[in-house]
Amino acid sequence: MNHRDLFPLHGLIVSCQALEHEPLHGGDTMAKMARAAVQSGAIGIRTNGVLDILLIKKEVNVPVIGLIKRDMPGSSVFITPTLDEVKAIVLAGADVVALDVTDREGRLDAVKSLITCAHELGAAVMADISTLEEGITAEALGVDFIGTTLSGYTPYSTQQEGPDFELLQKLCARVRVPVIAEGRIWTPEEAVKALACGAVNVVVGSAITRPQLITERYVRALRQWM
Ligand SMILES: CC(=O)N[C@H](C=O)[C@@H](O)[C@H](O)[C@H](O)COP(=O)(O)O
Repeated sequence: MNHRDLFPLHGLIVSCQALEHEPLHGGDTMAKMARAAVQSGAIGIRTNGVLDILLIKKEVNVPVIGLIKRDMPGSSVFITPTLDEVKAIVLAGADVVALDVTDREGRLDAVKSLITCAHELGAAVMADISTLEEGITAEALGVDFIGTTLSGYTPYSTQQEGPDFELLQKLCARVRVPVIAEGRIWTPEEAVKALACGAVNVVVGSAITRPQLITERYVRALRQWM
């Protein structure tokens, strides 16, 4: 199967992630989140860490995008930075490896070998980028999907509260690699707008799987009336 056919067109991918400091971290919570998402029609899951990848692969029968978030000494790169993580993600059963393909610290040469490694191990690669230029570079590097994941999370990318539709639109018009919309999508209307911009699929995380952030939005809204 061509990697690009992994996900049915225009479907929802749910990101099920809870970092160590988050209340839902640990146990099989993310696997249950994934089951709930798939039960309701999600066509893929995105998740962080070997354990959650393993448990989610056991729990659901849809492709999984795996990543490992890691702080690097002296570096701001945090999504799957080294070969060890790529290997661990594929070994745990992920179908797609999500990689940081931002242009920070001139590490694109290193990224090239991460992509080659994932492909040799039989996995697809999703490039998490933050600008149009990074998307164009990612395409040249031979990735299978490009995600707008990191827009707003590098100091030089557009900083905004909502999804970066402008980047999405420009990227979809410019590259041939399928573009996945990801980052700060909170409503079904925004998800539909992402498809209208040309995205092949939409990743929604916090709005579905981070109850502390969902609660915070309600509390903030109600406070205005207190
Ligand atoms: C920037 C970063 O670390 N993004 C992470 C990437 O995997 C996740 O924390 C996000 O939840 C995911 O991208 C989905 O986005 P949102 O939760 O906004 O729907």
